[in-house]
This record gives sequence, C-alpha cells and structure tokens, in this order.
Amino acid sequence: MKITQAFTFEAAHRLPNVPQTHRCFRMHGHSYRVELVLDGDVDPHTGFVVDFFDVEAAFGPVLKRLDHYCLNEIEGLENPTAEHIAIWIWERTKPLLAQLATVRVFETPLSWAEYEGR
Ligand SMILES: Nc1nc2c(c(=O)[nH]1)N=C([C@H](O)[C@H](O)COP(=O)(O)OP(=O)(O)OP(=O)(O)O)CN2
Ligand SMILES: [Zn+2]
Repeated sequence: MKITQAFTFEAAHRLPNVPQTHRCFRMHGHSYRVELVLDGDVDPHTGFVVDFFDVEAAFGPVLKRLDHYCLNEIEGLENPTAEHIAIWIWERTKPLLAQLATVRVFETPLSWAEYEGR
C-alpha cells in the first residue's frame, strides 16, 4: 500500500549553470510542492502504513531548512534544480522514514522531478 503526504514551501533560487540568456539564470521564486510517498504494509491495528502525523514530525525540520530561504545558499543546493532538491530531500528524509519510496518536487503545478533513490 502506498500513502502520500504533500507539503509546500516558498523559496528563491537561480540556476547558475543555464545560459545567461535563460530566464532562470536570474533570481526568482517558486511556491514549491513536495510529495512524499511511503510504501509499506497496513498495520492491522492502526490501519496506517505510517501515521501522517509521524511523517509531518519527521519531515518538518527538513522542510524548515528550505522554507523562505534562497536555495542557492543551502549546502548541497548550489544548483537548485527540482531534480537536485528532490535528491537533497531524499538524502535527509530517508534515514528518518524507512518506508519513503518517492520524493516529488513540483516547481509549478505542471512541472516536477521525482526521485526514488536512484
Ligand atoms: N529539468 C528542469 N528544467 C527546469 C528547471 C528544473 O528544475 N528542472 N527549472 C527551471 C526554472 O526553475 C524555472 O523557473 C521554471 O519555472 P517557470 O519558468 O515558472 O516555469 P513555466 O515554464 O511553467 O513558467 P510560465 O511562466 O508558467 O511559462 C527551468 N527548467
Ligand atoms: Zn525557477
């Protein structure tokens, strides 16, 4: 069984490795959406794969490190593409949530990166 919990954060970024003519070379902001997918068995007593409250408690501190920051200034996010943000979140969240199966990072409602640990 898979469950998904969504979170949002606001952040600024610029992409340093695109051509200077690319509009993302300039500093700008996004309202990011993060989806964490957890995969596991449904506990017969609780009826949960993982309690959403426990997901929130584990991921909250990771999210706080992104919300209302300039992502380029965060160690490991010097080139803060959606792909790199998804990997960054995975590496910090997987040790806290063993059932984590997928991290999705939406830059816009229509464009996102998805990481499953490889
Ligand atoms: N593979 C990727 N491509 C792009 C990424 C990325 O992370 N991975 N990021 C960007 C920029 O961050 C860019 O800001 C994307 O957002 P935006 O320009 O707002 O996207 P839209 O094209 O949907 O904007 P509209 O204004 O709605 O046209 C670019 N590429
Ligand atoms: Zn952008």
